[in-house]
Amino acid sequence: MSEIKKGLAGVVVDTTAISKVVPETNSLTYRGYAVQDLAASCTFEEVAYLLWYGELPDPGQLQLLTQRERAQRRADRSLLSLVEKLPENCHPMDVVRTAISYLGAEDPQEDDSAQSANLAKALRMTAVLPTVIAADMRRRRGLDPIAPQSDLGFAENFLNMCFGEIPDARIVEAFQSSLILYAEHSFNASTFTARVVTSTLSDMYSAVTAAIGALKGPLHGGANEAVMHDMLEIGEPTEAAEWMRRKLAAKDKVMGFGHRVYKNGDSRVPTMRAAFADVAAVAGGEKWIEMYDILESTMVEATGIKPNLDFPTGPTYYLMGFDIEMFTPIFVMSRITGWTAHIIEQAGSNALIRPLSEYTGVPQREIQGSSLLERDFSATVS
Ligand SMILES: CC(=O)SCCNC(=O)CCNC(=O)[C@H](O)C(C)(C)COP(=O)(O)OP(=O)(O)OC[C@H]1O[C@@H](n2cnc3c(N)ncnc32)[C@H](O)[C@@H]1OP(=O)(O)O
Ligand SMILES: O=C([O-])CC(=O)C(=O)O
Repeated sequence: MSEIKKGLAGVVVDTTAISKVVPETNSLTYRGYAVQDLAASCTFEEVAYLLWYGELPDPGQLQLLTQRERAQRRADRSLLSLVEKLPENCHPMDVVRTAISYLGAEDPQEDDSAQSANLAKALRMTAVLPTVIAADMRRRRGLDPIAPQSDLGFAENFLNMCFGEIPDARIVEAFQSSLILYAEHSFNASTFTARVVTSTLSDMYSAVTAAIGALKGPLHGGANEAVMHDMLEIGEPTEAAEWMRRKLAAKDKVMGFGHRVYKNGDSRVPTMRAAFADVAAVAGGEKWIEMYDILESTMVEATGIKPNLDFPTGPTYYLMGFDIEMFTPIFVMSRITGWTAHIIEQAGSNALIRPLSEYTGVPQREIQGSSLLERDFSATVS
């Protein structure tokens, strides 16, 4: 029997030049740049360019990308009415998944997987998705959508479309940092899903649609929502340590902690924890900071398991005023840049992804009798 690597844990399946996760040093680089430096010095648009083209843009390249992104922000009437038709109680990730699928269906170049065509699709999806997400959040609040503005940067424009105003600059900066931190993380489950779909020579929209499905789960992107639900359930910082001990005693998974690759802390958490503190200072969220710190120290003392990026992001988005079910769609808005970079990389050096399995079912057997009536089902009927 061959050795089974359940969950592909520890298996290196391909090379990538997009990002590097080094668990030993808790570091993460995008195309060679440390993620915390990118979060401190760059806009989300610059990071998207870096992921897609391999280098940070010069002023002319950035201007071109920005112009194209801003020109494609508007969601056409048919897309917005599709969103309106979806049940208001469906999860917003269902809306995002449906929207990308729709964009594929209406694109006459859907099956053109040339690098230039894929780069154009990546930009189109990145540009229009925030408009869909903001419109969906507002309709759930009974509000009309706000049109995108072409004189605003990516982060500011999204916040304006959600809330009808541009918040304090510290909030915008923290939000932009979160987008940069969420943009890319090597062969995580959703990116790998996108690569598997691409490996069959399917199109970019199909790969992104599948990746959205993978990100939705609470063991992956859905954890940022679960974290905030837990924090609201806890209610007060004084209850946090006891809540955590109860969870651990019951052997429950605590969302926002642990990671498949990092075993000694997530490289992105210090930057996001600092952004959380900035937002809490502006929004009066000291209670959540206090609860965060108690949950972290109780978990680390009891198990040594450290928070992942979803732990600080959950309460930060809550304090920014987003509805909890919008947290994972915001993750999509950012990660779509990483997914599409990987789709382009996979398409450029493709091999069908098709692993093997070890069969553990019943041994080969004969069908008894020549018709349904003659067969003996006594062994299978309960
Ligand atoms: C952006 C992102 O996607 S980051 C990840 C977001 N996901 C979460 O926050 C969900 C909570 N975390 C988890 O479920 C896990 O840590 C994962 C899925 C992220 C990684 O898990 P794996 O590498 O498969 O490790 P696994 O789940 O086997 O955990 C190893 C041990 O640590 C424990 N453990 C790991 N994470 C947690 C946690 N969050 N809470 C409690 N115990 C945990 C497991 O129970 C297991 O203990 P055992 O050996 O006694 O059975
Ligand atoms: O790498 C992973 O397994 C999950 C993760 O942190 C991410 O996708 O950002």
